Amino acid sequence: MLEIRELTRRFGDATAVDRVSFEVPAGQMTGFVGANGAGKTTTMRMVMGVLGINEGEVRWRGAPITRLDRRTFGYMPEERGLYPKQPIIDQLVYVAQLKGMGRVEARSQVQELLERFGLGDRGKDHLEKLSLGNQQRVQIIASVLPKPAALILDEPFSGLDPLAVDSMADLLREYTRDDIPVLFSSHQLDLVERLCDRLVVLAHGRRVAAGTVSELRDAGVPRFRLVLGGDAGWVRDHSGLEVLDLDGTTALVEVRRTGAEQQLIAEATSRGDVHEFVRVRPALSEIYREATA
Ligand SMILES: Nc1ncnc2c1ncn2[C@@H]1O[C@H](COP(=O)(O)OP(=O)(O)OP(=O)(O)O)[C@@H](O)[C@H]1O
Repeated sequence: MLEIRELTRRFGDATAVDRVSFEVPAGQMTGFVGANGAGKTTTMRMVMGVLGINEGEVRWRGAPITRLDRRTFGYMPEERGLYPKQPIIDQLVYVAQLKGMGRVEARSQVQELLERFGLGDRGKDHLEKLSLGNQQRVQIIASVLPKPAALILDEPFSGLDPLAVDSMADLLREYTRDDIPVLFSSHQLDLVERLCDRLVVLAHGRRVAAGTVSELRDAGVPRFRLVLGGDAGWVRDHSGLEVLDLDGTTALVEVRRTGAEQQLIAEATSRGDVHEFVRVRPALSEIYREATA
C-alpha cells in the first residue's frame, strides 16, 4: 500500500498542497480528481520524488519511501518525456532497459504492448509522425514498462479515443488484479466512476473527500424517491424531511430526522398504493460538485 501522509508543498507564499493524506491500497484503482490547479500534479510529483516535500511523508509498504522504491514505480508525468525524432521502438526498449530489463525481453514486451494499443506496425516510426492520441498511447507504454510495483499516472486518459481508453482501462484492471496500487488523475468523471474503487478529491490544495466509491455515495444525507398511485403533495407536510422535488405522484426527499423515512413509508402505505420507495445515491459527479463547491 502507498500512503500519503500530511503532504505539504509551498511555492513562495502560496500553498499548492496543504496537509493532504490518503491511501492507495494494493489491488485498487484510485482516482484523483479536482479542478485545474487543485494540486494533483504537485502531489504526484512529491510522491515520485521529482519535487521536494515541505512537510509530511510518503510511505510504501509500511516504511518511508526510498529512491529505490520509486524506481520500481511506473510514472506518467504531466510533461510527457519521449523524444519526437526517434523511432518509437528504440525509445521504449531503451526505457525498459533503463529499468533493468534485458534487451530481448524488453523488445518482446514492447512489441506486445504496441500491438495491444493498435500500434504494432508503427514501431519504426518517429514519435512525431504519430497523431497526438497515438503519441499518448506510446507514453502510456513507456510508463508501464516493465511491470511496475505501483502506478502513478497524471491524466493518462486525456486525448485518447474510446478504443484507446478501453485498452488503457483493461491494462489498469490487469494491474489492479495483480495487486498493484494504481493512482491516476483525471477530469473525466464518467471514466473515474466507471473504473475506480476509490476516489480522492482535492480543492485548493486540500483533500475535501476520500474513500471508496460506495462509502462516498453513502456518506451524504440520505435521499429517497417515493412514487405513489395518487398525488404526492401531502409529503410536503411530513415532518423530518425536506422535499427536494415534487412532480405529481413522485417526490424526492432528504431525511432531516433519523427514522423520518420509516414514518413516511408507513403513511404512504396507509394512504394508498406505493409503486416505488428507493434510496437515491448521488453520482460521483454530484459528490464532486458538492465537495468542490
Ligand atoms: N513549479 C511551480 N511554481 C509555482 N507554482 C506552481 C508550480 N507548480 C505548481 N504550481 C501551482 O500549484 C498549484 C497546483 O498546481 P497543480 O499543477 O498541482 O494542479 P493540478 O490539480 O494538477 O491542475 P491541472 O488539473 O490543471 O493539471 C497551482 O496554483 C499552480 O499554479
